Amino acid sequence: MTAEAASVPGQIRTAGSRGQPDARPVCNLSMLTHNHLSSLHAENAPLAEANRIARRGARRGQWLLHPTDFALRAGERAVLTGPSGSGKSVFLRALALLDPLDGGEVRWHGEAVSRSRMVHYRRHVAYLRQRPALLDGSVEDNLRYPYTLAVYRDAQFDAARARAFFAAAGRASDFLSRDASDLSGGEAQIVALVRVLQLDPEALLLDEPTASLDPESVRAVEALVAGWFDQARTARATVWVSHDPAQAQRVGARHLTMREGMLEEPAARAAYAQGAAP
Ligand SMILES: Nc1ncnc2c1ncn2[C@@H]1O[C@H](COP(=O)(O)OP(=O)(O)OP(=O)(O)O)[C@@H](O)[C@H]1O
Repeated sequence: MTAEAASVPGQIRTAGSRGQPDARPVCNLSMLTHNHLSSLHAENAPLAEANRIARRGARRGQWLLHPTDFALRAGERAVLTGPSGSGKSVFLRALALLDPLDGGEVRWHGEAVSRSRMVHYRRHVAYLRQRPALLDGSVEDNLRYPYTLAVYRDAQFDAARARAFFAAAGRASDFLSRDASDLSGGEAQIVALVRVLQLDPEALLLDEPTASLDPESVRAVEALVAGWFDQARTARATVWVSHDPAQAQRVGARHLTMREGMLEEPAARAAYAQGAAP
């Protein structure tokens, strides 16, 4: 994690944490020129940042996600836990700008993501859903599909690289030609993950990617994500939703919890309580 001590506690502020001090870095703006500001902004800006993002149920208007601040910095591996139905998926999908927000905004490297840049943003901050949706056809067809979309027109499918991903996940060299409809749940999840990884996102938002997988597939998925992260640790980040405490320890260095649509970071609160944060 590259976050400065000053920025960590202030990274989350939800309706549930009102009244806590906001420890966002403070500087005397009058001392800085515009150019200074621009370069500081670019260097220090989180990879992805949510400012008061909120979601409400369409019919009853109840809070699904209370107004939430969150910053994900390059190099971070965050893990999100919380009871079923507490809003973990709602939060990740909101952060990925997959569902319309009922408030707030998302910034990418310090810039607000406009409607016209949303598809571009989703390319770099990718959400992997719990239940993979594969297309009819072969594994290779599924991997080729994203390259048919306009947003990936500058990229090309690389079969050798795809084989290397599958080899790292313990799959045989003919795996690309397997029919997607014949795959097990674990294999389908591996395909869905490789389909995302080959596109070189900066951040992966992983929504229980190993739920109901056998231990071997769990290890394969974890190894694939770890390998992708290690290739560019200072430029990549993950948020991983898990119900498994042992997995949470393995895949995340920063621990977040969700409770009734309110995101909290217990370690940051403890740091406040102990006076460790500035
Ligand atoms: N589009 C929507 N409209 C209305 N309610 C929704 C919508 N999406 C999710 N919800 C509700 O929001 C709550 C949180 O759902 P969410 O899927 O985020 O939970 P979760 O914490 O990810 O649960 P799990 O651990 O079981 O996956 C649930 O009560 C769900 O029914």
